[in-house]
Amino acid sequence: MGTSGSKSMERELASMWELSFVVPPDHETLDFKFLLKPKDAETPCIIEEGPTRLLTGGMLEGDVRVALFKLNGDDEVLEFRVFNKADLVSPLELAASWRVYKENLQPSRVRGIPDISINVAPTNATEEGSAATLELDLEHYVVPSPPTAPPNGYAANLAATPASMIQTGALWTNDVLLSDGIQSPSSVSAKLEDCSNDKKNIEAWATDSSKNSGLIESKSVGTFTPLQKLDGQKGLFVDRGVGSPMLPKSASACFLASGFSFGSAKTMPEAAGAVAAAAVADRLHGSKEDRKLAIVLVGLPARGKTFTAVKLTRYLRWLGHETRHFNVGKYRRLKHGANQPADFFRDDNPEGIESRNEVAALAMEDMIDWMHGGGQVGIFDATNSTRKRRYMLMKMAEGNCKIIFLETICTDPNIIERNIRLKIQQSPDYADQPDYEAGLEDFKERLINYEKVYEPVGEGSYIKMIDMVKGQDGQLQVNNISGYLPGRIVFFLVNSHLTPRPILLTRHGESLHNVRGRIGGDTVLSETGELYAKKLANFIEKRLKYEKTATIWTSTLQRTILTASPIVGFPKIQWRALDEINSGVCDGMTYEEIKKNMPEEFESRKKDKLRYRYPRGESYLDVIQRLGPVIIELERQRAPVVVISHQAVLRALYSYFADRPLREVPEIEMPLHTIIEIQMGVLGVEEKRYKLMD
Ligand SMILES: Nc1ncnc2c1ncn2[C@@H]1O[C@H](COP(=O)(O)OP(=O)(O)O)[C@@H](O)[C@H]1O
Ligand SMILES: O=P(O)(O)OC[C@H]1O[C@@](CO)(OP(=O)(O)O)[C@@H](O)[C@@H]1O
Repeated sequence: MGTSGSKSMERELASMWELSFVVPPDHETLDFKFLLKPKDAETPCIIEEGPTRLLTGGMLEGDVRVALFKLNGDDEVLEFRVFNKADLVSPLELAASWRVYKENLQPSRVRGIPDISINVAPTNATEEGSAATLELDLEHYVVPSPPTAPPNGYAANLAATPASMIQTGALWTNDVLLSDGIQSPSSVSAKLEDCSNDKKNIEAWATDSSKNSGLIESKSVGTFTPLQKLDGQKGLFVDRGVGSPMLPKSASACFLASGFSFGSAKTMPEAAGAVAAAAVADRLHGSKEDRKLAIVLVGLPARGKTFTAVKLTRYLRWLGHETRHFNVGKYRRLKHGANQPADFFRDDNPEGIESRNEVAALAMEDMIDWMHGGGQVGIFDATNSTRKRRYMLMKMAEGNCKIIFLETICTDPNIIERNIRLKIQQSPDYADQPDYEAGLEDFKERLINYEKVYEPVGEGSYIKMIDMVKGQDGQLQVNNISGYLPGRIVFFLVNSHLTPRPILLTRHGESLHNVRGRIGGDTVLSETGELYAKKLANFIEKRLKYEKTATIWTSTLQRTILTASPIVGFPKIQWRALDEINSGVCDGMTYEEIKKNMPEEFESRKKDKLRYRYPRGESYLDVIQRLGPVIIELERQRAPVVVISHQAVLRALYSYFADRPLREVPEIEMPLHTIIEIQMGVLGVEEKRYKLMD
């Protein structure tokens, strides 16, 4: 971002000055120099000698050199030592620090520029100010996001927790478990230290502005089948039999592609449509192996394996497949510690080879055990970079599951360099390494060790993603792939990319049925709803002001179309798939009327809102199935999209981005007059909420 602005440093102690600010982890490079501001405003500032400093990923590029100032016509030189470090801040600390910042903002002027005015490049500035002031303007609508594990947590550590290690009570010091920090915006602060003897020492370093940086214990997040959760609540299930194949007597042996196990033949209808139909076909015709699928990642470090593993896990879970991510790096860290030097990864290091194969086998055993316990798709995340390793995994999979190798290949040195830098910042392998450059050096050496023995995939069933980051110019190679689920996985990967862009989700403005507590229908907006439509248009005009293009998606119901009508400047698309859940014969009723007139239906929905299907209507699972193409299209889009839809539909869409378990979907809070901004970027998914009115 071309910035022109200044931030004044505050005197922390007699000998120290601090400059502290928050940046998103993937912020664009900031260029700056230190200035000395003399006491009397008339004397011009003194700019430090040397090249402009560059801040990337919260870290100063190159050697962090001292700051030199020439005073009194070069007769005197003032030296300041400079330290800089980026640390994580949790979203909650961030919100708190934002409030403090706003309360304490003291606009002052350095070189005639108001402080804290980091302007975007002048070409973007508008008469009423810069994007930065625009940002401030929208910020006062910001409300805290729900405290779920931030979707962009350090990916590998959201993976399954090693079952075997927990059973043996292996050492799980909190710092190891918790050291897998949650990736969130970094707080950067720098201070200046005066190195000359006769001057006060002014040290420059960073504060860890958030000792408890919102670390959330990493835990395996499996989606248990609702039945497993409902065991204790065997309820009145109104079995309509629609979309759920008649089951053999021993229902427990049957796992539908939707990943749900049946406790008994008389059960609720499962996911309708393609998923159920395919599941029946697979069950009737496929081998047991085919019902269980292992996606085995292959690739050199920093090629996006974990990133892809997390994204694919999220998508398959959302489709209702019992899916879990197994990250071998996490197993290695827990078994051998998080500070293995590059030598550990040398191919001529027998102990290293032994240890790495041991944890890989351990993870594979856990995954197979998990499959025997009901899991359906295991995402096995490691480099798996030699045929020998992949052969070991194939032998272990025999009779248990089918393996599809998923290789990520990247030939763009700039992207690889960026990935490596992100890695050093994020990975627990370098969490205790204070010297960024040393970490960078070590990781590059590790990379060389892997490159020496890397054997690209050529065996079995495989998918190769080659330079797929931008969603264009890359290619996807497929070999020996068949079946419903592998086909959907290929389709998902082909439509995914990493180009950062926001997705804004919001319900329609309050409708007349909302006022009366009636569900469904196709009513117009209330006056309050119309006011929201105007506010939404104003918000979008500001929020998307600097976007080249964007699209507005609504359902075909008038409450969303009317909400979108004040928005100008962007094409609008009506999706039938975005229509609210079909409440069938209950359409237009209030919940009280349903409870009074159709108590069985009311009770049945209360017992299992996810799979309950209204008579001649839909279940949440049905809604999720019909939103599949919407998710694919949202993944494919590279420009911002504003989705104006309904409570149940938005719960389903939001649960995909927030990786919420299916069972939680029907209860996700989805208030009126609130915008949820999902930022899909290189670090995964981040969320921000704006409440435009009560
Ligand atoms: N297909 C891809 N090609 C190149 N880089 C990618 C790809 N997918 C994701 N990335 C980027 O690589 C970075 C590091 O990826 P990561 O998943 O940690 O690598 P790995 O697991 O292969 O070591 C991610 O932050 C992401 O921005
Ligand atoms: O699944 P529940 O919690 O009933 O929520 C879905 C209901 O929400 C409503 C409002 O009550 O959606 P909408 O956003 O369209 O107003 C109903 O139309 C819909 O039936």
